[in-house]
Amino acid sequence: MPHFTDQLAAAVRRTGNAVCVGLDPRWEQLPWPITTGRENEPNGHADAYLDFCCGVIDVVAPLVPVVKPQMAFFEELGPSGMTALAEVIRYAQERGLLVILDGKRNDIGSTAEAYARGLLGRGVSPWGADCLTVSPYLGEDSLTPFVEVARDRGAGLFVLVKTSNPGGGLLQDLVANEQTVYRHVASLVEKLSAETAGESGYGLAGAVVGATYPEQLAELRAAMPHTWFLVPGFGSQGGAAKDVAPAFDSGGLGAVINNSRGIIFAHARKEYAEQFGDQHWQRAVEAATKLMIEQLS
Ligand SMILES: O=c1ccn([C@@H]2O[C@H](COP(=O)(O)O)[C@@H](O)[C@H]2O)c(=O)[nH]1
Repeated sequence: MPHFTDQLAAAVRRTGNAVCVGLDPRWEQLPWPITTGRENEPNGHADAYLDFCCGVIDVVAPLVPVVKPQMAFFEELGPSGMTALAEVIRYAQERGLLVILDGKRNDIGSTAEAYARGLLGRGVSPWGADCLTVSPYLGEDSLTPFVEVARDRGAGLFVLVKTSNPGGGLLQDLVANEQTVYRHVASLVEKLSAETAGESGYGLAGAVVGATYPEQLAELRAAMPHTWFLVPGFGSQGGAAKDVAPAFDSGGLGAVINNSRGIIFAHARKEYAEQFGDQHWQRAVEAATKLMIEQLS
């Protein structure tokens, strides 16, 4: 069974672009056709998140290879949110999209196993994501269960290496044994990737590297030849096409670039608000997605 990264490489080739659409629903930013009448309903917010995300998926499924639901926004709603999340994952997969679940999980190995079994793997677990984001800071033995479950289930991982937020450097840029902490994490992830490299040349353990750090993107691309990158921070966090160019290999593969707010809430962006507005929010999603595809090409 091809692992996630081989499937992702094939999906990027098929769609001709490396855009990952982030599904980060926020009640206050949803267009009014989605929220109206649901404000005081018992499961109104979860129903709105489900309809909204499925509406985004309908638009982007023919255009991009992958989506990334952000677990936090669904978890915030409690059980109704978690049910909505499971349905969003299933809906995206039914429409041919790969799904990276952004949950940033990890724990000691024996607990990590439960996260891995529960969250990864199409048709096996109740969640069945194709890929999961994980934290490296409990060490290699905490990553091993994810690698094993991912290998068994044809799934993948993205390990936090150099995050996009301004404060990430406080710990990640510290120097130990003459190397930054993020380079130590990068070496560990690259080892796991090299050991699991598939047809695409990339392994099942990928790395999260922020678009907001282009120099480190270039440094890590050179240091991690078997590691696919998930690059958040494009758009709302300031990352632009020129910043993410170093994330790709010479064949134009090796990275997907995430954009959440800039695409899903495009109806509120000044360039689209007048033309589309809340009423035609899906057309704004389509325009923003196509613009990002063009910018990356
Ligand atoms: O380093 C990281 C890791 C994860 N994220 C997540 O990506 C999206 C970014 O959303 P935008 O609206 O495109 O800014 C969001 O879910 C973050 O939690 C990240 O930004 N940086």
